[in-house]
Amino acid sequence: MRLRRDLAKHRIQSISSRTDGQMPKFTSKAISEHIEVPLADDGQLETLVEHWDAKRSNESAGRAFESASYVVSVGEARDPRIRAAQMDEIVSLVESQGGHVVGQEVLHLSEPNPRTLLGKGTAEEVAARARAAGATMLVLDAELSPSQTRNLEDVAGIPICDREAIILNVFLRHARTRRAKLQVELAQLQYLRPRIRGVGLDMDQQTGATKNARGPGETASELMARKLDRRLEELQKALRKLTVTARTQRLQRTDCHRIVLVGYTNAGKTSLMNALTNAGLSARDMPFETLDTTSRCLTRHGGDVLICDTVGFIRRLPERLLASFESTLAEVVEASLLVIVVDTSDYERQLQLKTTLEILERMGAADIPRFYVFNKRDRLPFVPDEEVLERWSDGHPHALISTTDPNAVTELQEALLHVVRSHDEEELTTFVPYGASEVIALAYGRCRVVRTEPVDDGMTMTIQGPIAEISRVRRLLEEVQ
Ligand SMILES: Nc1nc2c(ncn2[C@@H]2O[C@H](COP(=O)(O)OP(=O)(O)OP(=O)(O)O)[C@@H](O)[C@H]2O)c(=O)[nH]1
Ligand SMILES: [Mg+2]
Repeated sequence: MRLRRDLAKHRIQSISSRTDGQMPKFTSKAISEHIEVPLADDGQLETLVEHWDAKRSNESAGRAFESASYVVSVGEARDPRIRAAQMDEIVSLVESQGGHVVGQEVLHLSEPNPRTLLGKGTAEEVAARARAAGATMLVLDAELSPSQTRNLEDVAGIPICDREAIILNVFLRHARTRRAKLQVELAQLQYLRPRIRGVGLDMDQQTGATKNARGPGETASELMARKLDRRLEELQKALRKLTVTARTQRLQRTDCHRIVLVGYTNAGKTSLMNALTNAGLSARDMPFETLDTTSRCLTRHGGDVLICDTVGFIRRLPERLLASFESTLAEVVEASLLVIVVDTSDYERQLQLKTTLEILERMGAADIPRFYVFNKRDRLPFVPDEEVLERWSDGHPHALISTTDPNAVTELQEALLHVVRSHDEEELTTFVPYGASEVIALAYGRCRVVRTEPVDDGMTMTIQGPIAEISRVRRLLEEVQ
């Protein structure tokens, strides 16, 4: 029973752990409140649950989630380089949430065990290796159901953390804006909700009537479920409000073209945003550095083109994160042009691109015009030729750049402006008689005249502009001719 209770406690800590040795400071806001959710027989539940409603500042978010982690990549990939890249990815995720990796291994499963994923024998062996390496936590790069986690912990005797919990922890650490914090907390509570029973069988002891809010006969886990549900409702309400505000702000700028940077996490989206607009945003070599969107004008002195940086994607992105980030990702669906940023130097470039395209498809953004930016050219041992780039970008416009190369960035900026404008612009080459002053005024006033050539009684003009304005030019010309 002691072990079960320790495991249960650790499982919650594995979602959001702190090891500062002090009693946790509970807040009304973050999931970190659930860090040390006590077991019923600790007799502290009411006291601690009361803190959930207290309005306190969120001090624990962003703290180190230190734990000595033994990382197990449960892979199907045969290629050792892909296996290595996938291992690097999960290790980097664990480190990004403050974990300290003390050992790692790749495990091949001939058949996943429905109860424990790994099977009893394998689980015991892996746990023994983890303990020998000094681990206090076993991280599995796999999705585990709540019951699989519970069963596996019982068999292995060591706290288990799955891929989703790790990604959620990274998101929690990096959430800075109010919207990002709400979205992450929503996803975390949804992850935690079906795992409440796992907090400990002890929790399901009926407690009888006590001095506080708990109803007669309500078990500790029922009470916690009720508290979580209330908090979930609060979060959803707050997010709905923010979504409406964000939508209103976007609607106020409907006359702008929107370029949205998307791509795998760590591809260089924010670095590109900074290089194009001097935005001064934080770009670091770690997954999910950016969690909220930031927009800037791509043209100087205001102008008609906005560019927007977004949260990165990842292989097997938890569905609930995608769902809870709906409000942030609304920018993507409403883009006039998606700039897909790819870390060309990454061995998993193709898989990362495939993941990005699949997520865009899931979001309903597959038909938006796109531009591929093959980034980190400086890291490539060879420069791919145009034919290769054409193939990689499936015939869409593209550029191979380094965000650190100012000339390449300037050229890219011009190309992006041209492409985004050309999607709802048209070019017309036509004869304009000298007397058609209205047409000439419209061409110079509302469009761009790119070429003129004098001919008898008038000139041949090449005009570029919004489709609606070019149609007006055509109509006026028909009237004067
Ligand atoms: N060598 C090299 N490094 C680059 C280049 N562009 C970006 N980086 C580095 O790549 C890392 C990730 O860059 P970010 O701009 O934060 O990537 P991101 O796509 O915004 O990542 P997330 O916000 O986590 O999704 C940082 O360490 C950058 O300095 C480049 O052209 N060359
Ligand atoms: Mg970023």
